[in-house]
Amino acid sequence: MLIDARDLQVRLGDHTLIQGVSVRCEPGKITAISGPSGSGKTTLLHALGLLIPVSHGSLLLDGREAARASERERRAFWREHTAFVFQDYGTIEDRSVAANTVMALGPLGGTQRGDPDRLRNALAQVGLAGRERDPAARLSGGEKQRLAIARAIYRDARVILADEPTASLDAENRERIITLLRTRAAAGATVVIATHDEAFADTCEARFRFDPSVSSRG
Ligand SMILES: Nc1ncnc2c1ncn2[C@@H]1O[C@H](COP(=O)(O)OP(=O)(O)OP(=O)(O)O)[C@@H](O)[C@H]1O
Repeated sequence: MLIDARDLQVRLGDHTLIQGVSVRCEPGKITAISGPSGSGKTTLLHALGLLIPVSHGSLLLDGREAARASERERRAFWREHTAFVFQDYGTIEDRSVAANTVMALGPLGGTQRGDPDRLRNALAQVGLAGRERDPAARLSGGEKQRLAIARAIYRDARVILADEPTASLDAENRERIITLLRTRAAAGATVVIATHDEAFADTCEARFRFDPSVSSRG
């Protein structure tokens, strides 16, 4: 899915969180959003994922205007196309790895009946084969990130939005996550990451950088 944002502005009360942002996120590519702390990376990622309302500008999803999408349209977008790899849309600690993988998490909530073959395949791809029954609480930070990606693979998401997917990971897990995101992009997904990881961002096919001189605007 092509996500084409033009002149986006997000306001919250009297605060302008981001403004004048234009970014094109193409299928088959990883688009990296970078910039200093507080510059608006997470806000932009949330706006692209229809998680927060856009106050000005255009947000075209495969050419269809979504900037003022209804609740129903937003839910359909999440359900049919999108996987979030966000720290706070992470795992449900007391549920199993299997349950966490097949769950429609994030803004949708609720559960979904699992397909055992797809589940095995998704977990194998992220290196969590055989961990189906473990409670998510027993996973390390890196394993939880991989579990979030397993969910995207399970759902064959066309859009993957990842917030700081390599933060606080050791070198080996960082490489694994990057490889997994690349593999999803190579399979045709539109992958967008918000990141402080300049080395990773430098290798992405497309970049949006928030200006270092601009942080929050009153
Ligand atoms: N709910 C909110 N109410 C008011 N201001 C907010 C809210 N959420 C974020 N902001 C402000 O919006 C600006 C952008 O925040 P955002 O989290 O998008 O930045 P970021 O680039 O992701 O930062 P970091 O790298 O530290 O995660 C910040 O100045 C932040 O203080």
